[in-house]
Amino acid sequence: MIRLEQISHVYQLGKKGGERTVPVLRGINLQVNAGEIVTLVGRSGSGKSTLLHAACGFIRPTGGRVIIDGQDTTKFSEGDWANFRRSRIGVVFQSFQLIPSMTAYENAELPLVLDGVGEMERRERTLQLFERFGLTDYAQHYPGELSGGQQQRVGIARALALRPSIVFADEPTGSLDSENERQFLTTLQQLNVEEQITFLIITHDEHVASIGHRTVRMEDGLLTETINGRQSQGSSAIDSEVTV
Ligand SMILES: Nc1ncnc2c1ncn2[C@@H]1O[C@H](COP(=O)(O)OP(=O)(O)OP(=O)(O)O)[C@@H](O)[C@H]1O
Repeated sequence: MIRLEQISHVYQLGKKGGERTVPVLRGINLQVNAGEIVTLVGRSGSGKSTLLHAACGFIRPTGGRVIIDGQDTTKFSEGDWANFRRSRIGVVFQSFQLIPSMTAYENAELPLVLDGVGEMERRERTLQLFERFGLTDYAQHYPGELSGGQQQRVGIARALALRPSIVFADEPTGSLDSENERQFLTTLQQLNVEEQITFLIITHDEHVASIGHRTVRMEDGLLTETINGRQSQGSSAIDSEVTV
């Protein structure tokens, strides 16, 4: 479960980091229950990525607390965050962020290498993910030799390699055509139902937003909520709360 409590964030601009301040988040409260898919929408510049980055520890919010699976991350060092992310969080980006000089297989396997997983197990897990995502024939291709949809699937295979219980995704279908988007959303819903993975997904696309059990909208640094009417496997959407 992800619990964001009174999250605020102010960026400091200027050479010395303080010549101008940009307040972006103004006391956000959001709970995402285990096994839920929550989609986050809002106009460009409203602070969605900033909130996601705070939730997964890429930035330290100016105020508030991020509590994940009962652990208050407020006092985490960067090293603590990195270990914590490795053990339970996967992140998927719009731009895929694959390493161009590594094959699809090497890209997806990388988190396992960094985590010290043995070669046999790395191979088994990576090939299983490639089979699941229809990538088996493309394992030895470099990112530049793959379509956008294939690259996105390598990105999600990499995000899932360490078997996270939570996946954060920032515009995951932004670079996909409608067929690849449809396939990606089906996979995501399967992972949610079969493996109870919790998702928090930023999107501009109404279709993507509609796969969430709930959609929250960011406006002026605060959230409003819509219930989409699908119940999650994990727990009732009614248990979840957004305070505006
Ligand atoms: N590193 C930064 N330093 C200063 N200001 C920033 C920084 N990152 C983002 N901002 C500003 O914070 C505001 C929110 O940005 P953010 O990327 O969170 O919005 P968003 O809702 O994700 O936008 P989009 O939908 O266009 O991706 C914007 O005004 C942006 O210019």
